[in-house]
Amino acid sequence: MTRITVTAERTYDVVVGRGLLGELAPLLGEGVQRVLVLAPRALAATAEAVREDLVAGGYEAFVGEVPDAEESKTFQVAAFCWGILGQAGFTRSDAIVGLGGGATTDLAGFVAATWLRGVKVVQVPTTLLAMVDAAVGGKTGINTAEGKNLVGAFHSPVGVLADLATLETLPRHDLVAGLAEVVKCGFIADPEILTLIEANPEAAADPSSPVLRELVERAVSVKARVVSADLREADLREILNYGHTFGHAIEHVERYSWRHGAAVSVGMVYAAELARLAGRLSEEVVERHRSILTLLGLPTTYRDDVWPRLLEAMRRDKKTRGDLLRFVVLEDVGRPVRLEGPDPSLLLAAYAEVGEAKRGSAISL
Ligand SMILES: NC(=O)c1ccc[n+]([C@@H]2O[C@H](COP(=O)([O-])OP(=O)(O)OC[C@H]3O[C@@H](n4cnc5c(N)ncnc54)[C@H](O)[C@@H]3O)[C@@H](O)[C@H]2O)c1
Ligand SMILES: O=C(O)C(=O)C[C@@H](O)[C@H](O)[C@H](O)COP(=O)(O)O
Ligand SMILES: [Zn+2]
Repeated sequence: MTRITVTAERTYDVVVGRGLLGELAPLLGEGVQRVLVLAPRALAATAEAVREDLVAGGYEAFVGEVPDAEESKTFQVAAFCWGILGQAGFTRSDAIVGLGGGATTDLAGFVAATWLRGVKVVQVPTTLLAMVDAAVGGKTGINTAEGKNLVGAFHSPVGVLADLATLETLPRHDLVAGLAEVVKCGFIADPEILTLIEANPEAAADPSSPVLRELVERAVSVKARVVSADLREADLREILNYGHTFGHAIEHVERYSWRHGAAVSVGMVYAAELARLAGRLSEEVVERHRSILTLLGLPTTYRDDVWPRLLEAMRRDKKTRGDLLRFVVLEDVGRPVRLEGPDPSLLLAAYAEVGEAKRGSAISL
């Protein structure tokens, strides 16, 4: 097993390996009596096995079944979880486990951040996307009718257990969606990620391959470095949002019928085109975005008829300051910078560059 350390408001390890679920108890640390495992129905059997392990270890353990995917990131579901915690008498020395994909770990982190103003959370990601991104770094949150992740808190986990064996049951489309965040780490900070994928795209999407394991470790290392330097996103952490201004707008407009990773994939091509149109990035690097994402089966185009709605959603991005839209763009691979207040004509021109009219229909994930 590999341990990657994050130093934020606390220091914790992201443990990467196989067959790790039995390692959960040591991550909880001292003083925990009650544990609530939050998981979607798809992971009910795993959640029950984790609960039984915890009971055998002397904990009072409960499972809270939460809705699948983005349906769980709501105020109502958070309130349902607070209800379980209240009825079972969870105190400040008790803990929550988030077992599932990024939606579940975002919710579990948010519930942990808000219950009694903050209790321990251990994240047990079971999708590629959650392993390399959502479960690490302490961004927690839920959506509102107006947009994605608009309510949340920074609340670091006390540990993250990334058991690669759990990926064996993950549908291929979800695995591929997770690769979008891996590619993001390649473009913003670790070009070796891009080289590894380009050399062997099949292995990159194979949960049992050493290539995927190396990609997970490299992407987690990028995130750990960035979050350790800037937990609260005062500056550097914004680079982890590469592709998300446009990506989150797609998710909102499509009412979360698009996977997050698929939306981020198109969002990165949008950001690359925007940088090129602003004279900051070469055509060659833009085309490298298209080729590597297409190689993995990720979408790079989007419908042409929703610009006003996308623009409205992008205005609610957390990087916006007042009326100033701000984007993370690249000057080259591994050289992220900010593009502040780009001319509206550039924003629209970049939209045309990812449009289906010019580039053909989106791969649907
Ligand atoms: N907090 C952060 O820093 C951060 C970073 C990236 C993404 N996110 C958030 O993460 C979410 C996306 O996460 P995701 O892509 O993991 O999606 P997800 O949580 O919706 O999971 C995808 C699907 O896989 C199922 N699933 C999970 N593990 C499984 C397994 N091992 N076997 C079979 N099915 C399994 C889930 O039930 C769901 O249907 C979004 O809400 C996004 O905003 C947060
Ligand atoms: O960890 C971060 O910081 C990120 O931006 C990682 C993103 O991949 C992730 O989707 C995050 O939830 C987006 O955050 P938001 O602040 O734009 O809601
Ligand atoms: Zn993301």
